[in-house]
Amino acid sequence: MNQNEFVPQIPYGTRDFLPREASRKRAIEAALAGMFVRWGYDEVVTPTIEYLDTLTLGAGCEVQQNLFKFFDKNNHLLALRPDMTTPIARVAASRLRESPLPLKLFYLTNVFRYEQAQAGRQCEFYQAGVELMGAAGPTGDAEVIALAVESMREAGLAEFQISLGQVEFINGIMEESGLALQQRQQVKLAMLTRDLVGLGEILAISGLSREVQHLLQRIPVWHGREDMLDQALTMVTNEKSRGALANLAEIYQLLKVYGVEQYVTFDLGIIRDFDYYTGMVFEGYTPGLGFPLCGGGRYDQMLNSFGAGAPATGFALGIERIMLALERQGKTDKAEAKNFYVAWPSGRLAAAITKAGQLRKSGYSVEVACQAQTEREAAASQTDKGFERLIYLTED
Ligand SMILES: N[C@@H](Cc1c[nH]c[nH+]1)C(=O)O
Repeated sequence: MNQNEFVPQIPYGTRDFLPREASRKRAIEAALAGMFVRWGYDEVVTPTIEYLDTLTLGAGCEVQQNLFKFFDKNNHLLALRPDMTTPIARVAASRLRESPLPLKLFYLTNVFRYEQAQAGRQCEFYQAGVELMGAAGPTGDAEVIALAVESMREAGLAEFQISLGQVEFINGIMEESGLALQQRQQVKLAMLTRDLVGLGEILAISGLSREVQHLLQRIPVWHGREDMLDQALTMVTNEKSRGALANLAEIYQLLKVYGVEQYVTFDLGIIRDFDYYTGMVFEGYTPGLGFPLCGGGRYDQMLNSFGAGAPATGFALGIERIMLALERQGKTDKAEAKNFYVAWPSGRLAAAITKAGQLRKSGYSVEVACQAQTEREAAASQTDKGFERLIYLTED
């Protein structure tokens, strides 16, 4: 190819998927889509752009800070979707309003968040996920968590862990403590970023009793197995927090039935970066990657804001993060195999095209050489291009 001084740039936070990566991405997405269908979920595709009002109606005003926003020709404010939960809630509350509940929907698509770009997460990134709408309580939550576990397995990951929390646990403690709204938000932010020092400082000037300060300070370190829930129960007296713990215990019983409980530990300090969550929340981690590969939870108020009250729960998986985790674990074999390279000497193009046609009909991937080659050249091309086998059509 021509060497040229000029290298065109792409915008901050975007990336290209070159053929090998694109093929690995496609293979993972195909495996996940197949699995969602096997679990009874139907695919939906929604527009990349939405009215800003729609996105903030569903997810709250805080979401605005990380949106790519712009105007259309009629001066309507538009934004790129930062996730699929709100667009799907919009669809469920409008075009699918008459459909029988529960609705089980899945998606594989790109979303956009104006945040610091990092390995495995650019500003534009890809998600696979499900939304289960119209199923209240632990049944739907357990299904979604079990599906998250199966998704990680389906993508090829062996070692991973799901951390399960409940936003009402923290809400209960904060309400009981009488913290002002602004302070509550500061506390939540410190917990979200796991900033324990900052959390300590906020609490120190909060005017709360030492006992309550201690309780709040300890929330981020409350993680463990089932017995941790019993311990937590001895620490809180308010109904909301106790209800949250009971809810987690019920979900866990169902996860045992799904046979996935070995992947699940509890983490009462989980705060997700969308604040539409109203119940259980979870995140999936794998060793060596400091950020979650998947996450989700229950959001029972969102459909209400679109005028169609129904409980809902769901999760999404970051495709690039899965790809990165697989790479770090040395598992990059999910790319599609390239089967045959068909090459030809001068005068044999027609025979090569015919041969390739037959092979493709049998399901093989085949490339036909674009020009006549010697057998040696053909062998070199086969290697360079990464084909498993070479077919060289000899002269008649
Ligand atoms: N939309 C959330 C995941 C989710 C789906 N449903 C509920 N939560 C995210 O992008 O993190």
